[in-house]
Amino acid sequence: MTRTLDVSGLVINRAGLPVVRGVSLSAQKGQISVLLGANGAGKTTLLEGLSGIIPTSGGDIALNGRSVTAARAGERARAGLSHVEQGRTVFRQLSTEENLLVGMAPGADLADAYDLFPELLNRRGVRAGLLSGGEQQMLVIARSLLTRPEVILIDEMSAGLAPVVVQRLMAAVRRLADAGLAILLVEQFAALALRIADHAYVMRRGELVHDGPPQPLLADPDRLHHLYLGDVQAA
Ligand SMILES: Nc1ncnc2c1ncn2[C@@H]1O[C@H](COP(=O)(O)OP(=O)(O)OP(=O)(O)O)[C@@H](O)[C@H]1O
Repeated sequence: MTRTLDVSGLVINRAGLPVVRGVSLSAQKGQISVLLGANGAGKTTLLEGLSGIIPTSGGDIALNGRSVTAARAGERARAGLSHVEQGRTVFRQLSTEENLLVGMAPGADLADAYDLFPELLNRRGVRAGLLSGGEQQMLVIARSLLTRPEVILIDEMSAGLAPVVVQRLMAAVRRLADAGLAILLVEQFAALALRIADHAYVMRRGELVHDGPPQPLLADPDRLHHLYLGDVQAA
């Protein structure tokens, strides 16, 4: 079976230093792959390299079996790759609905956004800058959906949000996967993310140190902790 997103041996340098060092991973239709790791492990850099925001120095990125490594960000987006960046980047002066309409793909249906997040319906006329953090996060995920992607890369959607809101977002992301999207989710709330995930990766210092099912990590927090930090004495 062709994986929707297939990454092999990816290398990304930042300020001349290798920050992503030979990472191979995939995201499959109907599945959530969670990418965990300590601060500075290289997760955000990896997502930025995948969507084409920053250049990569080695390896290959394929979408539905076709290499997009040489393609620019816009071309990757048109090929079905959407990136929900860290920081909830809404157009603050535009209304919620105007934010959804910006960049909507031909054939996309606004109703799908409100179906995923009915919370946004009552807020459709409100300036996005006035929405709560949770509502803004819903808005950027819904906006991504309206580009009609096949893969969504989601970076730290839970940062700074109340647990009840995080659970709401997690449920929505699960729903997107169940509807057939491939999701690669970078997350600090490891336990919550592992509970909705189909596959788990852990990254440490630019390399993957776990590639497998989420259950063993959920069942053994010490192991997860060790994967994050490595052998501290040997470091
Ligand atoms: N623009 C940049 N220029 C130089 N180095 C950078 C830049 N952005 C990130 N780095 C470095 O790359 C490494 C990986 O950072 P990155 O933000 O990808 O990690 P992360 O796993 O996403 O961490 P966090 O959870 O803190 O966001 C860090 O050492 C960081 O200092």
